Amino acid sequence: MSAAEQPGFNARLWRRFATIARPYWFSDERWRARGMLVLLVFLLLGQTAFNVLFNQETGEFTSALAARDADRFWASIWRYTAILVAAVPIYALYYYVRDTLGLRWRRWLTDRFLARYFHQRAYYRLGTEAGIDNPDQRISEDINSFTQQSLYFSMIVLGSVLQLVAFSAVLWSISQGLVFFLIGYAVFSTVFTGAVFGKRLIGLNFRQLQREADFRFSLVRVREHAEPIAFHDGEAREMSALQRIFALAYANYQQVLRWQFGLNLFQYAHAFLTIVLPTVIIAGDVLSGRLEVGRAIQAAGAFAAILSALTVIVEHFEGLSRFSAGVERLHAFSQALDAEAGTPGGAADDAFQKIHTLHGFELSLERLTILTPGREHLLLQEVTLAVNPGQGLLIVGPSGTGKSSLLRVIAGLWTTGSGEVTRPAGSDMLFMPQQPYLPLGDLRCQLTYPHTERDISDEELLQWLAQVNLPALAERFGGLGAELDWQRVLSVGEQQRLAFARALLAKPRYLLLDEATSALDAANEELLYGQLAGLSITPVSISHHAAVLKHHAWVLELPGDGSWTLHAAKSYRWGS
Ligand SMILES: Nc1ncnc2c1ncn2[C@@H]1O[C@H](COP(=O)(O)OP(=O)(O)OP(=O)(O)O)[C@@H](O)[C@H]1O
Repeated sequence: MSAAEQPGFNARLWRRFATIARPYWFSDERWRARGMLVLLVFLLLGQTAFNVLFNQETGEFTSALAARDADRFWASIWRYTAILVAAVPIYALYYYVRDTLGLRWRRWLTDRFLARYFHQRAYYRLGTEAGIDNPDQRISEDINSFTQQSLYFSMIVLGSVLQLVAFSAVLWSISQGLVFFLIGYAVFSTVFTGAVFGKRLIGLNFRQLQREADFRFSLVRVREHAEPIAFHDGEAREMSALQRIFALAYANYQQVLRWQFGLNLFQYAHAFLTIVLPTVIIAGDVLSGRLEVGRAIQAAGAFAAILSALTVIVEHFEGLSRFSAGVERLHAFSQALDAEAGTPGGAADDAFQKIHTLHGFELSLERLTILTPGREHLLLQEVTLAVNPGQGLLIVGPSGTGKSSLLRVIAGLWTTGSGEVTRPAGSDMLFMPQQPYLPLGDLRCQLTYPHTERDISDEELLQWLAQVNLPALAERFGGLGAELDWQRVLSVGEQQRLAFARALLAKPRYLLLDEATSALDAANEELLYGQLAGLSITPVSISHHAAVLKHHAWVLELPGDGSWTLHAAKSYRWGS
């Protein structure tokens, strides 16, 4: 748990809540949102009014029964029925409006968080730099519970105030002593709950959310890496790792349960005393005949209503503590996203010198020095070179010397270091990693990603597949519209060829290949590389295959100590 995420039930929490909640009510959806909120308040008023009427009639027919007065009893029952017919739709509509508003709010907030998550590649940097665990859970579950619970608790608080006002008059008219007792009792219960259970339960719930998310994430990892795990016979190790992570969630939840047990002891004692206390206090008046039995019932109802209004925090403490934990998580996430947005190279880069990226027609590097994101290691020092169109560059060197890092810098993913990168903008430059990314979707989408909206004929797509030696792929899987888990059903070599077809179709001026043909046999690799020149695509490759040398004009050699050497490919002796 980071310092920014320390939970607590205090003014800071309310400020954080307001920061997240406020923008929706001033957004372009504000009028609809405010309209629904006003409707909700009216429905709540209606509910409270009906609660008072129900309470009145319950007292009335009880008194009629006690007085053995049949006419009075049936008149009261008819009134009760009429109230019921009017009240039921109001109650049902209240929940419908509340949850619809919650859902709309969730959609708005989710869109907003998603936009910020993808802005300036915050999703890429957040994991490593900002110490934000499980952003997926924060976007899916934390936002959902935030919007639903905000409305739920706001309405509960408002309902409590209305209830307080509505029933205070009733109770005051029956017994003033009862009112004074009630206030003292409510104050005691709230202070006691806050002091004893407050901070502890919020902290525990905060940790619980984190641990549940860790557990789910670990399960997703197993699903995603099922095959390598199976090859390693890694089941026992995976299972014990999962059990260990679950044990943390379990142990924390045990503590939550222990504290909830204490809270429940208090809450139930509180609830049962609420039934009997008012009757005990006014029993004297009823027994001496000063008060009708029905009035005593009415007083008990009013007492319970006011007490639940006054002790709203006590009653909903468990839910409130979970809600507070969610607010803290969402706020920390929001802050991290803001920090990323304010510093294009990532929050951690802010105070340091950075690599600058300029857009130009050609790719060139000017006194480029690269450090790892945490600035622990110097990978490359003062590289200056230009990659002219048609004169591909091959980057070679032992493992871990910074070859992929150089591509990350050219792509703008890393900015730690100094110097300048000039590169073509947008789709004139394309990157191909060793493990291709195959998004969810059909085969057409694999070929056109990320510009899947482009209108390209099936014939053309099939032709590109044929160009990369996958002529029967579409037919084999049921056509270009087939949706499969492509990562699973295709061999790595087929995936690399499919990704290559995507690159050929996009026709960038520069194609950056990070061992993108590593899984291919020599003939297929030659077939793919051989097509680049004809399409005027200049490759910048990282490869350990000597055969690709002839498709490049220059070789950049990185020995691993930060130095570099540029050789003409023609005179370069591989492995010397
Ligand atoms: N996010 C990161 N944070 C810190 N260090 C990193 C990070 N990513 C990579 N490195 C380190 O930077 C160095 C260069 O990594 P890079 O991936 O560029 O190597 P490479 O030359 O492409 O290696 P290979 O041929 O094995 O793919 C490595 O020592 C690596 O551990």
